[in-house]
Amino acid sequence: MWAITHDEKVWPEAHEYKPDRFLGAPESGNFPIMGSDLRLAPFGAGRRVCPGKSMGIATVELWLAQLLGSFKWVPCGEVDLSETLKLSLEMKNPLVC
Ligand code: HEM
Repeated sequence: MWAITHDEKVWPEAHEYKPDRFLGAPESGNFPIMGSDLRLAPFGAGRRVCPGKSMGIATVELWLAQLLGSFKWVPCGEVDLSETLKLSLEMKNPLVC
């Protein structure tokens, strides 16, 4: 999945942070995210697909609202989107709190 999401043939300027690229595919109007389109499969795909995907989709706004409501968010220098592979793919230089 990492290789697909960083493939310039799949995603032009793959290393740039461009969330608007996920708003819609020209041919379909949007991207299915449940695992049928491997260009964007945030829950994985196949036999090991995330069993919590429906719960995730139903509750992700709540997680975000809780974080925004519970903490004061201020800029702290430039956000570094470098990645490092540990048990999962994590930010190399995490956000600080
Ligand atoms: C937005 C929320 C979530 C995202 C983006 C996410 C993403 C993922 C991904 C990418 C995998 C690996 C799939 C693969 O190996 O192909 C995974 C696996 C898994 N997820 Fe999630 N997940 C989310 C929420 C949840 C929730 C809410 C639960 C449980 C309540 C959950 C339980 C699991 C479990 C148990 C696995 C391991 C499945 C296996 O290896 O057979 N996830 N998830």
